[in-house]
Amino acid sequence: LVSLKGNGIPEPGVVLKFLLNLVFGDEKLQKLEYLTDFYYKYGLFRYETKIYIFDPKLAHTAINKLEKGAEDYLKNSPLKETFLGSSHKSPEVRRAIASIFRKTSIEERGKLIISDVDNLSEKILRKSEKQENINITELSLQFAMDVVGHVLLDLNLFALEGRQMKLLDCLTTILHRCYALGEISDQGQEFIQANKDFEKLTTSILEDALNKEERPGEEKTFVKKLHEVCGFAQARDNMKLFLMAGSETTASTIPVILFLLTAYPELHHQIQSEADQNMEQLCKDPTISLPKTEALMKEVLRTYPIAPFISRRTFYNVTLGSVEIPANSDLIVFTWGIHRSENVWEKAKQFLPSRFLEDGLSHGGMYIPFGAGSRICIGQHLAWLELKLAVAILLHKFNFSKVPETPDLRFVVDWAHAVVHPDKDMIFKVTSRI
Ligand code: HEM
Repeated sequence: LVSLKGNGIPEPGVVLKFLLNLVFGDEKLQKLEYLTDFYYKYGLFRYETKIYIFDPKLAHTAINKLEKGAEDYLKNSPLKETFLGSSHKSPEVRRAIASIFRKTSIEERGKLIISDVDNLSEKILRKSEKQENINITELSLQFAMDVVGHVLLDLNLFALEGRQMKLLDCLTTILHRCYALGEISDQGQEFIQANKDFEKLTTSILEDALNKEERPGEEKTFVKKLHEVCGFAQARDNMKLFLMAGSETTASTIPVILFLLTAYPELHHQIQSEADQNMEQLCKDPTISLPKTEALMKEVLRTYPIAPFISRRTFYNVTLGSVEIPANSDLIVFTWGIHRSENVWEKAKQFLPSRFLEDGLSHGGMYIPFGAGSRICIGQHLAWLELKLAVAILLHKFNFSKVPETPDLRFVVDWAHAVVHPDKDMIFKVTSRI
């Protein structure tokens, strides 16, 4: 079952591979989750061409010491020129962008996010009044893109005459149909066209943003600062990154949260009560804490981390702990397996948001939904605020419930961009409460 080839990294032998195929079929994420527990005492294993790491010390060393180096898997992606996967130009650009992010007070922008949630609520209300079931996946993607538009790009994407829907079409073709579902190839005509359209759209959006005059006393917009730091081409490429990384992730998390709330009615009720009690205060100060809602969000990102792994690459031979890793190895810090391992979490396979309300929760630094170290997610505070406001306001305004059209919760993986999506759009019945 275990073969320890060469440098002592275990990998499944023929019998185990056969059994894995028998039990899990094509579900690679589930196979890898199983192997994480199976090989836990070794701290890592090799599967196909990659090395999966989950020992806390090894994982943190890999995250902090090694480069990202995703150029290979991103070579046809619109993100190939961004700092996301790059090991070479990344440090300066990332530092410059992170510094603009820090100066942009996300908390102050909470009011903008609230107006985007109100907009989303309006759309839900209009459909529910017509007795239509609601496709939360579609609406969440529009909402998440509005937030990136307002909060990061300082643009009202609704005012951009039809460009929001075109952008969404491009994202759906590139990220869902090609990378996650594999319906189309990244060399095919549809993908190439969507890439060209995305390039044109982001170019024109950037031009508009740069031409927009500030009112006297108004601070320079984020995009203008980005343009000053890295010039037009890089500003556009990194805008693509924010549009993709900033909307896909939160947009996939919202339907998962709502699905779990419909599966746990008592939890739905508790989150709703917290939202009702705090709504007035939350609208005045979007940064107030909502402990139960935040514990729910933490548990969702533990059990279903939307970024299921963090990739790194070795450009020379390295020693991690006592293990020699050869040059040019792809390492995967396997968040999905770590977050769902009984070796790290008590009752790991159970969905228990209350664990995050208890004192002394122990996970040995292995709660890493946003990564860690110098390449930690640049948008984590924005994402957190956005999810908190969306969940609280939606639950205050609506009741969500399953209908026969609601699919089961199953995920497909975009291995290139390291994100998971529910495989089908989430459909719910929604009734208004106010
Ligand atoms: C639930 C929401 C989100 C999750 C779970 C998430 C998670 C992650 C993770 C795990 C990484 C990789 C860290 C690493 O390699 O060590 C990452 C990187 C990144 N994220 Fe997020 N993210 C989310 C939302 C956002 C948002 C809203 C933005 C907004 C712009 C964003 C922008 C980025 C960028 C630019 C990077 C690349 C950082 C780098 O390579 O240095 N993310 N994110």
